[in-house]
Amino acid sequence: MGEYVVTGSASGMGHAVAQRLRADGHRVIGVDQRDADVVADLSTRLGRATAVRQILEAADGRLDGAVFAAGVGALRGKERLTVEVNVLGVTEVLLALQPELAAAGNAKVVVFGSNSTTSTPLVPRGAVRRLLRGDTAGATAILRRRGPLSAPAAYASSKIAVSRWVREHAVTADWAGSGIRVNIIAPGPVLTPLLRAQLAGETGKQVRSYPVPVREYGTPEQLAEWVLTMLSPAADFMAGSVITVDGGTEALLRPTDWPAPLPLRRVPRMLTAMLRAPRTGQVADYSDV
Ligand SMILES: NC(=O)c1ccc[n+]([C@@H]2O[C@H](COP(=O)([O-])OP(=O)(O)OC[C@H]3O[C@@H](n4cnc5c(N)ncnc54)[C@H](O)[C@@H]3O)[C@@H](O)[C@H]2O)c1
Repeated sequence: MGEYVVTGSASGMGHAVAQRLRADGHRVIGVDQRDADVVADLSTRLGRATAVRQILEAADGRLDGAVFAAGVGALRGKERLTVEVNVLGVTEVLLALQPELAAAGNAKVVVFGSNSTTSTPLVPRGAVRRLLRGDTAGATAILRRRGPLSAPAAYASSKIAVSRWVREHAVTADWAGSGIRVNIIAPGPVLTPLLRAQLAGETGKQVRSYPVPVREYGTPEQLAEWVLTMLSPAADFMAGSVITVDGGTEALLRPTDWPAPLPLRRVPRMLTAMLRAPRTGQVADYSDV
């Protein structure tokens, strides 16, 4: 049986994932700010360092997987908290666990993104760029200029940044090349305490008007089922993928699946990747076929 880290294990989708893993006989190191094996505040550098130290003590040198479900929604006036938890609460902790994940040989990692990455208009690119550099203070200053839209912009920026970070890292030698598969799940509205709080709060009306073509919200258990698949050998051939499970919102808002022409500025990057692939070992090995 395997050993898994699950952040956000005290509530919602993280809780559902931890329960499913435990029911299947796996050992789970739950991480949360309350009711968890590792109690730590992922919104501060000290809290993240504490979480890493305690996870490593509990893991004993090897981890079969990790699920990053801890997160906060769009909270007015709490833009800095949102980006710290949703971005650094993933990237700093995941980087620190890389050796233990590599030691397993075929570890799987699932990061919770969101379909807000494709459905939120007017996300400031400067904020996302700063988040990718770990500059949460700089990003927050830009986000606050959005006035009443600061909170949704902070949430979407955090999820865009973390998804982009995952996609960039997932395909490198340290991750894909070390047998670790890192992928993203992007839920739409799922009935968890996070969504219930938003429905009950001042954003309630706005959240209720969000279009969901299947006309119902998701459940934590449905999402946990997808995460379990992304932790299974079915994910051996996945790296940096985004799995959207959102009741159809993304398809409704962005029905553009025509093959987009490769933007000219990406061509040099593509050619460089192809030329470097043999040297970096990024080619499929068919020697035993
Ligand atoms: N529910 C939705 O509609 C929805 C939609 C898209 C994406 N998401 C994402 O899915 C993930 C799970 O969300 P959920 O709806 O299950 O939320 P939830 O509020 O039910 O659970 C989130 C958990 O994260 C923990 N957490 C928050 N801040 C923390 C901190 N500073 N340190 C440690 N733990 C902290 C909370 O204590 C909580 O247990 C989040 O990343 C969220 O952004 C949720």
